[in-house]
Amino acid sequence: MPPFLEAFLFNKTFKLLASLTLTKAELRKLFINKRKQLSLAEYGDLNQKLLLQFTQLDLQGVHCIHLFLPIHERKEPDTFLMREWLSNHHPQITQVFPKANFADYTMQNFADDAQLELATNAFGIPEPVNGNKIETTTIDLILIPLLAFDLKGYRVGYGKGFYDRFIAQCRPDVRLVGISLFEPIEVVMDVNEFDQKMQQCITPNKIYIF
Ligand SMILES: Nc1nc2c(c(=O)[nH]1)N(C=O)[C@@H](CNc1ccc(C(=O)N[C@@H](CCC(=O)O)C(=O)O)cc1)CN2
Ligand SMILES: Nc1ncnc2c1ncn2[C@@H]1O[C@H](COP(=O)(O)OP(=O)(O)OP(=O)(O)O)[C@@H](O)[C@H]1O
Repeated sequence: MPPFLEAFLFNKTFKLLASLTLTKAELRKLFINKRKQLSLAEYGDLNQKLLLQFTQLDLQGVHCIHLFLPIHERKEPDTFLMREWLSNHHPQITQVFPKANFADYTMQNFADDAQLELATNAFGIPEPVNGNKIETTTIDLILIPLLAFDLKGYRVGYGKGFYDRFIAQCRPDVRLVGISLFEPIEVVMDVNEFDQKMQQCITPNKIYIF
């Protein structure tokens, strides 16, 4: 099939499916595919737009921000751009990066300071291997990786519950801000008792407030 026809059909099918009520598992597949379909130029363009939206986020009262570092092969939002922007424009804000433990699906968190050493793990995630650990209760805002999200502020991740568990350990007033290359779907069907709604979600077009 010619590539333009394949892309056309993919887009048509995607729009149709995304307008239905799907489960997290179905949404995961759909959005992983949608990322794969992005050309490197489109991915780069979306990342620039995400950065621009991120710069509009109200950071008043935020002293400590938690952000994941991107798996480039999976075309995750390039949070290295936000790290750079934050360190230039808000050097007083402490940035914190997670290190995932796949044995129990928990995360430890490390400050972005002179002692921080990063290395790419087996899943392609740039992660701290050395540095200063940060207590979860010092974190004011968490930037959350998403595969998909809905208009109410519910999210779909890779499905291991890393963020659900992590958020449960944070202060109850911690701000949850998603970051997504794509726009929201109507509704995530199978929301469970561990799912916490985000307050905001950044996309290349706008910041959603829930
Ligand atoms: N950049 C980034 N860092 C992050 C996350 C993320 O989504 N993005 N996480 C957000 O939670 C945690 C890591 N979560 C992950 C969950 C699954 C897989 C993964 O590759 N899963 C395989 C299946 C592996 C298995 O079953 O053992 C797969 O999807 O093919 C990777 C990371 C913590 N750090
Ligand atoms: N606080 C918790 N304690 C124990 N298990 C949890 C907790 N939070 C979530 N889980 C489990 O983790 C899994 C998360 O699956 P879910 O489909 O909600 O993933 P997700 O929203 O894509 O999550 P994430 O992005 O956090 O990986 C579920 O099996 C859930 O029961």
